[in-house]
Amino acid sequence: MGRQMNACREVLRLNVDGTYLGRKFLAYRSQTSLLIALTALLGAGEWVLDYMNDPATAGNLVWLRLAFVWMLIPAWGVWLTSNHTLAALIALFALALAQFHDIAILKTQSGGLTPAIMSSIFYPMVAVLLCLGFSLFVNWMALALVSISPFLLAKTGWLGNFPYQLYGMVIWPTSIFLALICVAFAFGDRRRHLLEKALEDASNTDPLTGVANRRHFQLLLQRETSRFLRTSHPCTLLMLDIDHFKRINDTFGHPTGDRAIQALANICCKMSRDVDIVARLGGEEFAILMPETVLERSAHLAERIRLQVQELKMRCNSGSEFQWTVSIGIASLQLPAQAGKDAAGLGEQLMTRADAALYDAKNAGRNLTRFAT
Ligand SMILES: Nc1nc2c(ncn2[C@@H]2O[C@H](COP(=O)(O)OP(=O)(O)OP(=O)(O)O)[C@@H](O)[C@H]2O)c(=O)[nH]1
Repeated sequence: MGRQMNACREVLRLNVDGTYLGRKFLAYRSQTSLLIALTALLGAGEWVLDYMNDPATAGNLVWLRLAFVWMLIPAWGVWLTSNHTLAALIALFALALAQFHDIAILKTQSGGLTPAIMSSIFYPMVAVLLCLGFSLFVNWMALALVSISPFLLAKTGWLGNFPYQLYGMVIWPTSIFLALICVAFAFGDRRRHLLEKALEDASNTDPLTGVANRRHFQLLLQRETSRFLRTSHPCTLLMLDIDHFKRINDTFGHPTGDRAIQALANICCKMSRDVDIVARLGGEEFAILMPETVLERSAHLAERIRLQVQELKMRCNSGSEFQWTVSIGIASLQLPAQAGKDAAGLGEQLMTRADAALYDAKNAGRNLTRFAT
């Protein structure tokens, strides 16, 4: 019961989360757009039904039916936009006008009951299909629109002798059924979202330490260098490497080496800020990317990490303690010196400079911090 409640809460939370809805919309954008286009063709094609129902009036309805083709414009709009809120508004607007149009046809047609019932089934269906890429709330709004609007229009007397009871008998159960289908879709989408997220986390994370892996780090680095090119805000990179790590492995065994790698990852995460990006670049080498941080501030962090490692006694499998140290290289983004580079080139250059500073620290005796020139 508790798990179901959590799932319900998660579905509601996701359905107001802009990032999730944006991704969901992009995943379904082509289907949503094609379904709106299909509605245009079905709306125009309904003329055949008009003819079968009432051949005498059908001739007058050709142009009304053909007017459904205007819905190709919102279909095209949804296809073009990447903004899910705008797309939801376009789809709702298209639906409202299509519904209004269909009701105008009902009014014109003499034997209005059959098309009325057909329309009451057709539009809620369309609403659900249209809103595949939208939130649960948009789906419900679309359903409410197609369910309530004929009754509201009938109240004005514009629809003449409207068959309230029969129309209601069809539309209310259909709408409730479709509202529940929307909920089933929302749960299905949440499941897909959780699986995708688990997959994404696994491909971005280093399994031994839980910090970002090299591939993910390079993407984040490029994002930061792009930001730097736009804003010129400072950004600093620390590269850390455990000294004589091969010796630790060879003397105390690989499991102890793994624990040292994990300990360094923990220290880096604990000491850095939430916005800093900690990553394991491979083996015993780590990076900390510090957005909005000048060289002096990152030098403080580097020193605190270096001292913390030096003071932390590691224990090998046999129980004896040993000391270990890290060397650190620091480089920061500098606009005049690096002007003309693109984001990827700037990131690569920053890593090369930090790496060179790290090897300066190694060559100068290890357990040191060095700055890039
Ligand atoms: N335990 C463990 N060892 C690893 C892992 N990945 C790489 N290594 C080992 O890390 C060692 C890296 O050694 P080197 O690159 O020679 O560097 P070092 O001994 O630290 O020497 P300096 O960097 O010059 O101080 C190699 O022996 C690798 O086998 C890992 O995930 N776990």
